[in-house]
Amino acid sequence: MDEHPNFFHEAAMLPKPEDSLFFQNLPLPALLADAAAEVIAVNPLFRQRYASTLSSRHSFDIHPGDNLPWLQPVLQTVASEPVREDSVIGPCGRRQRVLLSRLDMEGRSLWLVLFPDRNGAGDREADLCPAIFDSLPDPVCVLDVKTFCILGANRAFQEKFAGSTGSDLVGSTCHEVTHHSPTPCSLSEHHCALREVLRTGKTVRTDHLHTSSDGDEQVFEAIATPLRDTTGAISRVVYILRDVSDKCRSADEIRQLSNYDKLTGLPNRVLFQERLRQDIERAGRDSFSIAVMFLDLDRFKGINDTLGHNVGDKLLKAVGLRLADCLRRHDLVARVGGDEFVVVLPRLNVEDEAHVVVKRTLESLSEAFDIDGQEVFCTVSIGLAFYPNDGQDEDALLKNAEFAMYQAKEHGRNTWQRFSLETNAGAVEKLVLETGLRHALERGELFLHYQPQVRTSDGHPVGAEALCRWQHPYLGLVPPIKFIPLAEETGLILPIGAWVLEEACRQSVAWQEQGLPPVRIGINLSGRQFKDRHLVDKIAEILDRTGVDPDLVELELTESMLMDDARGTAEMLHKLRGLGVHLAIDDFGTGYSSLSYLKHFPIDRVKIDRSFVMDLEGGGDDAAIAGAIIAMAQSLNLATLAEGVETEGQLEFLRERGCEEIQGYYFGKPMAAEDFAAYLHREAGNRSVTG
Ligand SMILES: Nc1nc2c(ncn2[C@@H]2O[C@H](COP(=O)(O)O[C@H]3[C@@H](O)[C@H](n4cnc5c(=O)[nH]c(N)nc54)O[C@@H]3COP(=O)(O)O)[C@@H](O)[C@H]2O)c(=O)[nH]1
Repeated sequence: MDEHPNFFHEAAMLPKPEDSLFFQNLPLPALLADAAAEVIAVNPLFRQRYASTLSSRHSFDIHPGDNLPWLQPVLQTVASEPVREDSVIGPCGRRQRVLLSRLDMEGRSLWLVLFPDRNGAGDREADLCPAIFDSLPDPVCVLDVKTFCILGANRAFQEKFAGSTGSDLVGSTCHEVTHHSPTPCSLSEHHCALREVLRTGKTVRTDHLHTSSDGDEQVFEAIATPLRDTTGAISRVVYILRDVSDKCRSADEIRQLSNYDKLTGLPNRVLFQERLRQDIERAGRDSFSIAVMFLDLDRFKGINDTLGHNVGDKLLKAVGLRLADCLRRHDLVARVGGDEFVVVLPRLNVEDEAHVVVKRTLESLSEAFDIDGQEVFCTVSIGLAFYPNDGQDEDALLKNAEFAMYQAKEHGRNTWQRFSLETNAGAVEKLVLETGLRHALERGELFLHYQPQVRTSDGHPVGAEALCRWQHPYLGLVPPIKFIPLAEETGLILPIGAWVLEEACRQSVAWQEQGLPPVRIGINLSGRQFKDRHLVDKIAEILDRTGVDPDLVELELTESMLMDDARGTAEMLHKLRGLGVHLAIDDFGTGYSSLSYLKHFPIDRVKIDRSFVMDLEGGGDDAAIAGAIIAMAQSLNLATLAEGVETEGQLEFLRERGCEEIQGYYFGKPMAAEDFAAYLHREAGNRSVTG
């Protein structure tokens, strides 16, 4: 308490202390109160300190006349002593040290209460500050804004920037310490948080590179906060750093993964499209043309199959490197698919410049590759399309360059073609479809539509046929009549068919979870799927995985699939039936149309082919055939469904003959799953209204 005896001594001498210069100029926050803890006066320092730091938290504001409940008990305990030190839960809501002096004057007792300052008077909480400062895991320092000198630094700051030298950084400039630079950095060099604080007067947050004591450049998140002097001017800046190098590294990695091909390290399709878009913008302004080369390695699958995937991967990397060697600085090479690369040649004055690159590329790639000591030969087919003549945007250019590549393949491979519409369209289209179909599943381009199957007697929906659709990125919606036979021919029907089965079963469960009435789901099986000896196991797994009720699943097979090997077929059908699913014969009437064989197979339903339904109203042969199929099916205890019903007349005919169910545009075209759900919902509502 020796620190302030003179204040009390002088105060005791004063006739009216609150008005005195002494009280107003006290270097500590102070207030005068009477014995009842009513405030007589507060000095400017008290106002400044507590009003500014606390107003936001407690709306704390002490005025003459206020009563201070927190002061009362202390005043009572020190009533007997003229000067005393105590602690109170004070104005800021925290326990803090106070010095009290009773001033007896002209018959009244006043109390002078001093709140010792953090620096001068050794406030006990303030004593904790250096310890707290030092315990912070992030480097923190306080900087002088005029000299850029470090006025104080915590342990983490010392360790990061002084390291094993152990030298005290206080007194050094921040540019010497954190940039190893003799001069302060300028805003044009990089974003200096300190200068930004001075410019804006506000707290600044930025990412910044600093050099640590061992010379490593590290990325920090820097927060610089201004400290103001009593005049309100910024005198110091608290500079807090957080090392975010690891975070930045992972952000870099994410960028790398999303924009670059993992195997070759080349830009991927995403980055290629982005770059081409930018090049197109620039070319439009500067009247340059751009060439897009689409490259597909010839017979790469053969290399993979014979020499192994390891060699295949190394070859792809080597091709990427060789391609890069053939290009100029501004050109771009990207890997956009398994063995597909694209090259962008921007800033062309004439198309011939691209022809030179194409020829150089063909020559370079036709030389042997040395893969682990063995010579591997690999040629390439190149398609070439130009902006702006062959396409105005990146999608059109890529599509047309790819199309030209197929033209090159048609011309015998190891060659190139410039995009042209005059071509052997059929062969090229088949190549385009086949290649696209290989990626359709993994790229999520396939989806299902559902066509209602309804009860003939009352139009009530009892089922849905799942029909596969393919949204090709360039060709648009490809009809199943085009891609299902191709899938069958290439064997791709196995993964595609398995996906259709799983997706349809999953959708059936989803509809029921939405509270919709259960309906049967018809799923087409192709000939190749039917011959797959793992088919029964695969379907069992799908039923199990999706949790669909097998009683709601109907597999649709065609007559031709059943005729090959009667015994094997019967065995397979019984196994499938054993899973609890139903079986229907699709397109009935177009094949052998032998109902007798159906006796030997566990078939549930016959679907009468659309071709017979079309002409029902004409009363010709088709009507007779359809009528005969229905009659024979009934005699064999098989249910019937007629496909392709489009008119009321067709419906009437079939209803009269006793055909139980129909499917056709008359009741609904194939539709998206959500639309089918809405249809089911509507129909269920109608039924509850009509009873
Ligand atoms: N193995 C698989 N085959 C499949 C799959 N998905 C479809 N397909 C087969 O492709 C063929 C063509 O199918 P799609 O173009 O979907 O045509 C279906 C209906 O839209 C059409 N239809 C139905 N009602 C009418 C009508 O009133 N008028 C009219 N003009 N067309 C109509 O018929 C097709 C359904 O035929 P079906 O399967 O024989 O019941 C077709 O053979 C599909 O089977 C698949 O996932 N796997």
